[in-house]
Amino acid sequence: MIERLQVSYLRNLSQVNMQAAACNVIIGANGSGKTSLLEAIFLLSRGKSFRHSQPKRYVQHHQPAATAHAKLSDGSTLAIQKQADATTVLRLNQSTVYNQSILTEQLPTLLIDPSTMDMLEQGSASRRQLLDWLVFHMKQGFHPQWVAYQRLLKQRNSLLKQTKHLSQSQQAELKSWDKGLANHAALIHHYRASIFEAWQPYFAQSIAQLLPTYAQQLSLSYSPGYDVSLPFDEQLQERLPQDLQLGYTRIGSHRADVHVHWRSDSADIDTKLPALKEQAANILSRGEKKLLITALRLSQLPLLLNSLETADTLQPTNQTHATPVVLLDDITAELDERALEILLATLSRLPCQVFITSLTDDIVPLINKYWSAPNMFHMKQGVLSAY
Ligand SMILES: Nc1ncnc2c1ncn2[C@@H]1O[C@H](COP(=O)(O)OP(=O)(O)OP(=O)(O)O)[C@@H](O)[C@H]1O
Repeated sequence: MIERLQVSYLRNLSQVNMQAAACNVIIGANGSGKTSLLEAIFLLSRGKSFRHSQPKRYVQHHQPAATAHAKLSDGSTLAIQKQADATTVLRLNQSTVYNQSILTEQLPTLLIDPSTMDMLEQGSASRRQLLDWLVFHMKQGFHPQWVAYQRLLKQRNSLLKQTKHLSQSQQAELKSWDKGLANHAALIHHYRASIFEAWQPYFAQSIAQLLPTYAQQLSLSYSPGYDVSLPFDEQLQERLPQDLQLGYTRIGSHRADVHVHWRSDSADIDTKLPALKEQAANILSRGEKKLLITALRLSQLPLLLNSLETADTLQPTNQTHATPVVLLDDITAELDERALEILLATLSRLPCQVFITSLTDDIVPLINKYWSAPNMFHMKQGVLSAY
């Protein structure tokens, strides 16, 4: 759990020093800097912002770098410095580290913000990341495989971009990369499929709470991005002419996706109407989609927490006992009162830390109902003070 958070020169936050509790509420007007505070925590955890990829966008104007530093309750410290030119310095316990995943393991953060709410309609990346967040934190072997897969994929794509006609030596090289990709893809799929399997009952439980009328109708499916019943390298070789035309690799673990399906109640015996099946995104109202996305996110936490508790020493599981941090940005604008209450009640029962931003103090009674000692803050023009 984050005990103390210090942020410097991130957007309008010049110097922020925050003593954090299990639940932290940041109240402030539009543009006061609330989201920037969550952005600092996310940056520390993931090494990137959830708003802009280029550091020059979030490093404070006329400053060389933005930094975020956290002291965790187990005494460890994490720090990130992002320079405007994208140079990054990471530290764990005052020592420089060269791999962001080391900090990510220490500080699992789960974000629910307005931009997450479009996840069903966007491309597959955000849904794939949803699954991979769980896989990363629950399966230690996953990340090295993913990094190695991406490295080979990048090489392959850059060759595909260079030419439409491969020389013999290029063909041989590509073949060996494809073999490598197939090995990594098989393991990536293995990890993803097992976590996806474990996730489903948790998702069903969250849907029963947040969207009870759809409890029997919504289900998840996972597509691996290629046909896992056939050797992946053979599929890549078969599709090579199309990939050469396109200049990139169309199938693979990088195209995996998670879908939510809606199915009408089983065929009506009287009317003999058949059961219908659709993508949930095409059926649900805008508000219902927000509840569905909240359920997707929320269902991940108890699964992660249970897996940390019952870590099987025979399984390659991330053994970190880091407390997950949940970032809820402007959530009162997204969810109705009933959904907000279910979300907060569920979070308050889980051993996680929560940071919530809000425009008004309407949320305070609900917070006091579920947390005994929340920390309330006021944000004004980048200055954080006790509420
Ligand atoms: N690189 C930058 N340097 C300095 N200030 C910046 C930079 N980028 C953005 N800002 C300012 O920082 C402020 C922080 O906005 P932020 O999104 O954190 O506010 P917020 O309290 O979450 O607002 P809202 O409730 O409207 O979402 C904005 O007023 C913006 O103009």
